[in-house]
Amino acid sequence: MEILRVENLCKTYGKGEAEVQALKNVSFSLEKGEFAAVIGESGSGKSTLLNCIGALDTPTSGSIFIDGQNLFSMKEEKRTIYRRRNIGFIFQSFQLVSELNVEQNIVFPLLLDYREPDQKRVNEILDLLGLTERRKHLPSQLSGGQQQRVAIGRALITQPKLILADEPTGNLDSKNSQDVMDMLTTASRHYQQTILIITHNKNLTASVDRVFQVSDGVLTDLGGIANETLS
Ligand SMILES: Nc1ncnc2c1ncn2[C@@H]1O[C@H](COP(=O)(O)OP(=O)(O)OP(=O)(O)O)[C@@H](O)[C@H]1O
Repeated sequence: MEILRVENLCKTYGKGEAEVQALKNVSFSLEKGEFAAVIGESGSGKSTLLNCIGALDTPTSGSIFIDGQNLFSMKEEKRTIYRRRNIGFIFQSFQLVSELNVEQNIVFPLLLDYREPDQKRVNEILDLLGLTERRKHLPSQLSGGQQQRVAIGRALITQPKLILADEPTGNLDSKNSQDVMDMLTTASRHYQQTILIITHNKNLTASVDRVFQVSDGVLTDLGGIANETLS
């Protein structure tokens, strides 16, 4: 079952001499449960791609379908609600609410949407992410890796169609980076969760099902290759 389809996506910033073609005719799709990574050099267009898919930026042309819904044919208000309910975000800088404990941070997106947390699911997510013992801790009382696990839980709680993560391990050492990748793999398998991440670290792509490379705005599907074959 197809969860994400990107068709002929183009994004151009600026005009005239300042014009930058950040994305050039990008097309690909992801099936339900796929865990995929986008790699590429700085300035190649990775964040622009993720921001367009997450409707945080507007494409110049092309289409993005999430579970068959064309994101940019919706009115802005509908798109905002659709995004909140169907797309989970994980950021490099965790972005947890410092005054809320682990469990409160995880259920926070549901409260924003006036939805009642399902305690069984909350407990299952805490368990899956190894956070049960830390459920009453504040973010400041956690390691970076643990904080990113909370952010993964917060992305999972709404059962989104798609989770987007921009450099989720960018602030972590190698052990915690692998730990976060393992948690994402577990989440992807356990919940058949579709996940798309950006990473600079090619070693981490060994954990994912598919790798895409962006080079000067052009996307290439490298398939499910092992990381040692990446240049
Ligand atoms: N708001 C903007 N206005 C103008 N140009 C932009 C804007 N955002 C990005 N760009 C340009 O678009 C191109 C792609 O940028 P993007 O941030 O997507 O790259 P990236 O691969 O995510 O880089 P990094 O790994 O350094 O985060 C770059 O040339 C960048 O300078």
